[in-house]
Amino acid sequence: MPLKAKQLSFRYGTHPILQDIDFQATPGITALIGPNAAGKSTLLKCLCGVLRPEGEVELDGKSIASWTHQQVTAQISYLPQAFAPQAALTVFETVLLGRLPHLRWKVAPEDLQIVEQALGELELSMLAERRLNQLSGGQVQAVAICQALVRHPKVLLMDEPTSNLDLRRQFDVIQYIQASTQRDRIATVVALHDLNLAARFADQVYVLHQGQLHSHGKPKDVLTPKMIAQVYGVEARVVEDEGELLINFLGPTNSHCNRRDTRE
Ligand SMILES: Nc1ncnc2c1ncn2[C@@H]1O[C@H](COP(=O)(O)OP(=O)(O)OP(=O)(O)O)[C@@H](O)[C@H]1O
Repeated sequence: MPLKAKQLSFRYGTHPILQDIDFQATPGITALIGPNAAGKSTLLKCLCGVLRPEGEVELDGKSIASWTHQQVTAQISYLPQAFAPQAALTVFETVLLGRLPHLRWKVAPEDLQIVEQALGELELSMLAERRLNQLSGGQVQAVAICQALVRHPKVLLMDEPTSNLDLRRQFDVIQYIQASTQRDRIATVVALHDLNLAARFADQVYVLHQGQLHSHGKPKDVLTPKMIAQVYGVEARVVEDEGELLINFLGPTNSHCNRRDTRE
């Protein structure tokens, strides 16, 4: 049971943001969904110790509250929404920095090989010698994902990793994240706005709404018209086609006050 939060609450100043969240991520992909300002980024920051919440966050049954930054980063890789790259570094150097927790006083051939392989799998090899300020937004995002994965973490937390990517690249990157997650048995938690990506790639889905846990479970049990109406205020049709869930969005629900009463 790698990552678990119990009764997690967090406030910025006196403003409550997260309330009594029970959460657990096992090896596989957990999609964290919810509307803007629901608290997804705040929860990810609490899970990796960037923010100190009330309640418990445990990794393999041990509370991370007293861990040093190095202890946390050796096991948990966190990719924030706004990746702030060092523009002076090349793509290769940036990804190699992801190996930092594993490096000793010199870079081992194994580290170089891991970086080379990851760059190849994400089709970034051609850009290896380019500086980050010479890349597009989507290319920088792919580099950030590559850096997070070469660390070979136990837990990988990603905040909207596909937001800058074109349609094809979203699939490529999520498939790469899925393959790495399965190969290395990582507990990967991905905050997503695209419910169809969540339906297709997640093993489990957690829905946050106004700082509280609305529901969680398998995609087909959670991504229902009722949840989408209640949480997003949008009417949707959900169909299953050859085992795949497809969500069609029909438009806003009629009345704002009806949202909480919407039935399937
Ligand atoms: N540093 C901060 N200080 C005060 N309030 C903050 C801070 N960061 C976020 N908030 C507030 O916390 C709430 C949750 O924000 P958060 O970024 O966690 O939501 P989110 O679900 O990730 O949203 P989005 O989908 O828009 O990225 C919002 O009301 C936001 O305004």
